[in-house]
Amino acid sequence: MTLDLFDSVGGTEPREEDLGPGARVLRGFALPHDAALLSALQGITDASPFRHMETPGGFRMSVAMTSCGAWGWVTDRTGYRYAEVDPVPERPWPTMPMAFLQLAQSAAARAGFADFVPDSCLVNRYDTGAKMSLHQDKDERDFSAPIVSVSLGLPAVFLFGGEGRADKPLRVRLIHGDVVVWGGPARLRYHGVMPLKPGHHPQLGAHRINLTFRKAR
Ligand SMILES: O=C(O)CCC(=O)C(=O)O
Ligand SMILES: [Fe+2]
Repeated sequence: MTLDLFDSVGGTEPREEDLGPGARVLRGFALPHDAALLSALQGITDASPFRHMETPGGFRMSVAMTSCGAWGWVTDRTGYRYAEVDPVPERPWPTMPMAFLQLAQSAAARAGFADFVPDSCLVNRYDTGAKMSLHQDKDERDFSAPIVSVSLGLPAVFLFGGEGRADKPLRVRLIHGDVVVWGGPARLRYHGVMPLKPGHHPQLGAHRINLTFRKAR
């Protein structure tokens, strides 16, 4: 019998998967830090609670969102943008916790992006059925910085497409602790999330939480 890198026997499955130049999945990268991330998240949502925002076209987003860091991402009838003030409590967004910043920086470095200094972390909460349509992250001013995306809670199917909306996306199952990093030639690739299947996660119950770190300005 021959074993190669892709045999799962004996725990030899690859822990990192390239999704093309500039894009990589780091399996389990956030796992050693999950308790610290979740306790820091509680502080964020106490100050800036999750809310379902409205798209410019008038649709209520199925994903509930909040942010931390100097800039938070918001959408309403006037458009998508980064804002320094959370419009719900009308206060600046919570500071980015050190545990968040360190994880984002080490994941970026691991994927080949040294010196990533995010100034924004968008926090997405998916309940059963919540999804995110294919989109590009392009409200940031500086596309030289990557996106670092951390999955916690229930598993989800992440869609990772090409530079055109019609390019057939890869389907990548992401579980608690997985991190995806895309930047450089992959920075503007379309991506999205399939509707969340019902389930129960020991730490997050019926939810999936996703943290996306960005350099907004
Ligand atoms: O939830 C995810 O895995 C992706 C989230 C995302 O693409 C975004 O917040 O822009
Ligand atoms: Fe995105």
